[in-house]
Amino acid sequence: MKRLADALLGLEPKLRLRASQQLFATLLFLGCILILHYAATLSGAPRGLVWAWTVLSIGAQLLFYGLVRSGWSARTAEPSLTVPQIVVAQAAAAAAYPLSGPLSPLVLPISMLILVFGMFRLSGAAAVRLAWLSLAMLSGAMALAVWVWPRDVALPLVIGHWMMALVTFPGVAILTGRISTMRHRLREQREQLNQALARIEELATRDALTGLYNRRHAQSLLEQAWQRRQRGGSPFCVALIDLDHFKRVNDYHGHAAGDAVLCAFAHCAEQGLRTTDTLARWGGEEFLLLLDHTDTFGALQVLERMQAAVAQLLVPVGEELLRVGFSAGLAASQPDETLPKMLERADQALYRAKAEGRGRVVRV
Ligand SMILES: Nc1nc2c(ncn2[C@@H]2O[C@H](COP(=O)(O)OP(=O)(O)OP(=O)(O)O)[C@@H](O)[C@H]2O)c(=O)[nH]1
Repeated sequence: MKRLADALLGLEPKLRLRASQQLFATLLFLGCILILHYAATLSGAPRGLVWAWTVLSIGAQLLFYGLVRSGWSARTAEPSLTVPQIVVAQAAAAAAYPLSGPLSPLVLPISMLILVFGMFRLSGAAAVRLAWLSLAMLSGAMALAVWVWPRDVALPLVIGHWMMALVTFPGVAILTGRISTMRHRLREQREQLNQALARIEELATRDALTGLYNRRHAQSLLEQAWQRRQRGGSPFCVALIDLDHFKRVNDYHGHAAGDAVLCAFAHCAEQGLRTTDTLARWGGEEFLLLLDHTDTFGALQVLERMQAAVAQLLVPVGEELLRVGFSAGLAASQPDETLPKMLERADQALYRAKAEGRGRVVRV
């Protein structure tokens, strides 16, 4: 069963959805073709004509299914091919009218059903155009029926059918317009919601001053790295980084200057990192560097590069250019060690880096 479904619908999710909708429409319309074929056969219409209509109608349905299922329609502006399908189906329904004799009223609900398919995709204007086109085709078919078989076709009945189509086809088009406006509004609301969610996620994970990840998000990234390591994943390293003599910046130049230094440091330090490395603001003038899939040797290289880059950094504060330096404590993950224990080691290493004169990296 699954193999049959895969063969009929394909595997790619978008194509699968489109192909399943198309298959439903195709099966439904094949049913309608059978009904109209039955009506035309009963009416005594020329057999050759009835069979030509039936084969052409089924062929058109299978062709549309093939165009959608093969993925060809995805290259067009409207991959569901709604408009051409409605036009072709309405032409087939209209052609069935003169063939169906006394059962010709069956064409009316089928034509309506075809227009209803446009409700899911079309704009109001397109639906109105299609409704008028459908009405024009059906009117032509009715006129043909009256002209070719004047004795078999009751004109008052045909006029009744025509009035029915005149009222209901534009009615469906107007409803389609309303649904299209609702769809549009829903899409807008979904976009606004997605933007709001992205903003909330940003606020929840980012530090407002530096734009780096905040402590909460860094904690969850650390947890993930630690879990991976516990499951036998590759080692990772954590470095706690603290700006040296940062208090002086605040004391001599003011808090705003301190903020500018924090931002400049964050930007500069983040520059040389790989996408798998994470620099987060751990709190105050302390930062956490998480180096996934990295051993101590690799981590020391990253921190050396960072030291060199930050040594070149000059932060303009008023007339002055301030230099920035940092100390770091580095800890590599160890099997069977808890995360708090690992962070405690990094913190002790940072304490030693400060005690040993700052501007250095100490690893434990
Ligand atoms: N401007 C600014 N200052 C901050 C922020 N967060 C913490 N600080 C300041 O950072 C300073 C931290 O100083 P300390 O940890 O005492 O030490 P330090 O001067 O950096 O000296 P060492 O770390 O020992 O090299 C304090 O003055 C805090 O007020 C912030 O967001 N903005």
